[in-house]
Parts: sequence; C-alpha cells; structure tokens
Amino acid sequence: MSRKKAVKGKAATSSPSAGSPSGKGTGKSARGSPGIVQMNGVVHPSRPSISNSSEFYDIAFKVMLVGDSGVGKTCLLVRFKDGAFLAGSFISTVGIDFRNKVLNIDGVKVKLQIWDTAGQERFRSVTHAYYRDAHALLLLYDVTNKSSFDNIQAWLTEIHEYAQQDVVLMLLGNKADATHDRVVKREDGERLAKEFGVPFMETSARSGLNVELAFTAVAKELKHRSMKDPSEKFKLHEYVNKEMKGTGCCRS
Ligand SMILES: Nc1nc2c(ncn2[C@@H]2O[C@H](COP(=O)(O)OP(=O)(O)OP(=O)(O)O)[C@@H](O)[C@H]2O)c(=O)[nH]1
Ligand SMILES: [Mg+2]
Repeated sequence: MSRKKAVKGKAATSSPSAGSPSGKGTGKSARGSPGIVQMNGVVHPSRPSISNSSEFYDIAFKVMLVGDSGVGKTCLLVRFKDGAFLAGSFISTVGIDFRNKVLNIDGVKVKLQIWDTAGQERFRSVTHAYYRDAHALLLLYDVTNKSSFDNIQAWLTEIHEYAQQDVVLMLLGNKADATHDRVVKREDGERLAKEFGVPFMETSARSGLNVELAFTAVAKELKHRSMKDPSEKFKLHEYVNKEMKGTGCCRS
C-alpha cells in the first residue's frame, strides 16, 4: 500500500472541510469504522516509506485541542510537534490552526492532524464547525486557574452537542509544573474524569510531562479502533494509567 504525503499548513478558517481529513479529495471514510479515514484501503504494515518517513503515513486522524483561553493548548501542540516551549508573552490563538505529526504505532504510521482551537468565547462558532470531523478531543484545563477547571462541565456539554458520539476524549490538567500557583488538585481532576468516564492525566507544555503520552495514547486508541484486530487487546484507560508519569503519588 503506498503511503500518502502528510498535509501541512494552516487551515482555512472559512470552511471546516478545507484541510480536514474527511474533507473532499483527501480519502474516503472506511466502511464501518467511526468516521476514521483510511488512506487507500486496509492498513497493514508494509514496505518502509521511500523517503523521509516523517512525511509518509498509513492512516490519518483528526485530533482537536479544546479548553478555555490560556490553558495551554497552543503550547502543548508546539511541545508535541517541535519539542519546544513557547515562552514569552501569551499570544491568543485567532480562529483555528492545525499542525501534523506522524507517529509510528506498532509499525503503522499514524498521522495526527492536530487542530488548535481558540479558547476565547468569540471564536466558539468557528470551532463548533470542526467538532463533527474530529476523531479525538483533548480537553484541557489549567491547574493554576480554577475557572478553567469549573468550565470543563460546559465544555463537555458542548462536545456532546457538536462532536461525534464515539469521539475519543481525554481530560488534561495542564501546567502541572507550576507547583506554587496550583489551585486545582490532581485528585480533583481524577475525580472529574472518573465521573465522566474519560482518561485523565496532568501535563506540562513547559516541562514536557506526559505530552508525548497524551498524543500517543490517542493515536493508539484510534489505530486500535480502525484496525479492528481481534488479537490486539488495547484499553486506553489501562494504557494511560500504566504509562502515566505523575506529579503526585497516586495512580487512579
Ligand atoms: N507554567 C506553564 N505555563 C504554560 C504551560 N502551557 C502554557 N503556558 C503559558 O500559558 C499561557 C497560555 O498558553 P497558550 O498555549 O497560548 O494558551 P491557549 O490555550 O492556546 O490559549 P488560546 O489560544 O487563547 O485558547 C502562555 O503564556 C504560556 O506560556 C505549562 O505547561 N506550564
Ligand atoms: Mg492558543
């Protein structure tokens, strides 16, 4: 099976289908899977890609970052994509943007097209249009900002209204490095996640804590769902709990 070149670049904020993996011309949704886009038929580990392997992939998924303005969505994406922390003054995202990264998940090249949404209220209508194509959502709050945690309930209501029923959802408590300014305890995040039955971890875009894990866990779950390989047993919650590197002692 030939591997496809990854799509790079900014999304057109006008229409959600522009640049989205299930948009026109980028590949059909595989039958039966939850809207997962499989490029060129069945996915199977095939011959190595013939050029820079970061450009080629076997399967593509759309992941959205959502949460209040300032929780660290853009910084988390830059940390994951470029391995760097966007220090300096806070520049709020306008509209929406996306970055691509290809992960090697058990020999399968999984391209994540990661959509960085603007947390500010005024851009909410733009982001609504993107939810329906999302295969996974990372919902962030900021452990140093109580209202960003209190707003998670409202975000979940919005997700329920606009996203696919079977969207993969993960709750992330970001800025876990900011110990002195912390106002939301890790246990509070764990409790909320348990209440909604979603995997949870604390992250830090500044230190890198659990950033790779968050995206890898999502990629594994999406690949697992789309491959429907009965021999492969993967449970997202168990994987996250096993792999999580915590700031605190406890593991849920
Ligand atoms: N200490 C610490 N600061 C962080 C972390 N992640 C982001 N920040 C800071 O928090 C501020 C906001 O980060 P952004 O990533 O721009 O926030 P955002 O969620 O993209 O905000 P919007 O684009 O407005 O939705 C910036 O000043 C970052 O430097 C983190 O993990 N730790
Ligand atoms: Mg941003």
